[in-house]
Amino acid sequence: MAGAHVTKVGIVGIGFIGSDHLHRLTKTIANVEVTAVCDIVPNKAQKVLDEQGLKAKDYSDYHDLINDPNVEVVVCTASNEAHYEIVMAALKAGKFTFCEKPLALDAQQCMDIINEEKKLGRRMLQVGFMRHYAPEYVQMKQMIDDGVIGNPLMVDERHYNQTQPEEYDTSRSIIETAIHEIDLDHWLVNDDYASIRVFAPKQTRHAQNAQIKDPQIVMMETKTGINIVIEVFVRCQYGYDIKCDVIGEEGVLELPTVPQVATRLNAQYSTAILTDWKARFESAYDIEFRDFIGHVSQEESPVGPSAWDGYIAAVTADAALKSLDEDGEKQDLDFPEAPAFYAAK
Ligand SMILES: NC(=O)c1ccc[n+]([C@@H]2O[C@H](COP(=O)([O-])OP(=O)(O)OC[C@H]3O[C@@H](n4cnc5c(N)ncnc54)[C@H](O)[C@@H]3O)[C@@H](O)[C@H]2O)c1
Ligand SMILES: O[C@H]1[C@H](O)[C@@H](O)[C@H](O)[C@@H](O)[C@H]1O
Repeated sequence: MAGAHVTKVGIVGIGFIGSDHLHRLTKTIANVEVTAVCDIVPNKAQKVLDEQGLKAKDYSDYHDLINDPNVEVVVCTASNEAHYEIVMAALKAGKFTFCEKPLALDAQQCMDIINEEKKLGRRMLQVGFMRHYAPEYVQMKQMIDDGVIGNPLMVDERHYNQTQPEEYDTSRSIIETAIHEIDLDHWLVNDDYASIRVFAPKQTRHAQNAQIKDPQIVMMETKTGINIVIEVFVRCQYGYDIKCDVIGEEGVLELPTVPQVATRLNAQYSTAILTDWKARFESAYDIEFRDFIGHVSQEESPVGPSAWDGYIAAVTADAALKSLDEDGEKQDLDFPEAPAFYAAK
């Protein structure tokens, strides 16, 4: 009997998550070979390959990686602003593509990607909105769908990062951070957004300069009137803290945190708070890649978050940034029906 097909993957962008996915794809997910990597910073990818004890072709130009016949699937983990060109090139080459969130910088770029994918006649792309695979969110969604708390009325969320680098500007709190909740919440409560407003309260003294707006409050209302509030605070100092409460007519659902051993010591009772997304969503990333590779290795379209999901999130994020610019002015939202191309799973 012939062995299982080994899927040959090329990864573009070997920074924090590129290194993490490299490790995942070579050590955790079965039947994958990472045949090529690429980073624009010279020697960066090779250093990571050496650290992880791996061998792969190391390209300095992503076009060469995409055109390598030994690469069947392209994983884009480059910086946000490079997603558009890399994904467009991968689709033009007709390759299955996984792109980390956000799909692109704005709705227009996402629409261009959609038009490119449509030329291939079927879905070839998945976006890295991994929270759809996190067992705790999946369970919440199921409980909402089963009517356990009655109709959802409000969603109360926190998206806190311990810190972010100097170059992380105000817009990234929306397009890179809150984009997770923006993508997730309409799926969770089964309702489209009707409006969004974003404003910035008092600035943290940990912001690197006076222009940075941190924290930010994102408020969304859905078509049926569900109110969603997301506190985005990316320099909170104390840890990586994700909260999601869904308040319904009959009760409340609370997203659990990752269990940590509690310590009773020196008249203190304490548990650790995680400090980054790697550990917090580790199982979600694993399940996400098992699903993605499982489909594309069989030459099947991926079924996880699509370019259309990336587009809906980008339309909402564009309006969020406009609101922030206009001191929290409410922006109405209206979305077209998903094309049949994306509706079919
Ligand atoms: N799903 C998640 O939870 C999650 C978590 C972390 C990061 N991300 C996303 O992943 C992406 C990368 O984030 P990161 O934290 O690893 O950032 P990073 O800055 O550590 O890594 C990005 C890497 O891409 C490289 N790069 C940039 N342009 C390139 C190009 N044209 N060709 C090749 N390499 C290029 C950079 O040199 C860098 O090494 C971002 O889009 C981010 O939003 C998603
Ligand atoms: O704010 C960060 C989020 O909490 C993570 O989940 C990643 O998406 C990362 O890219 C963002 O910078």
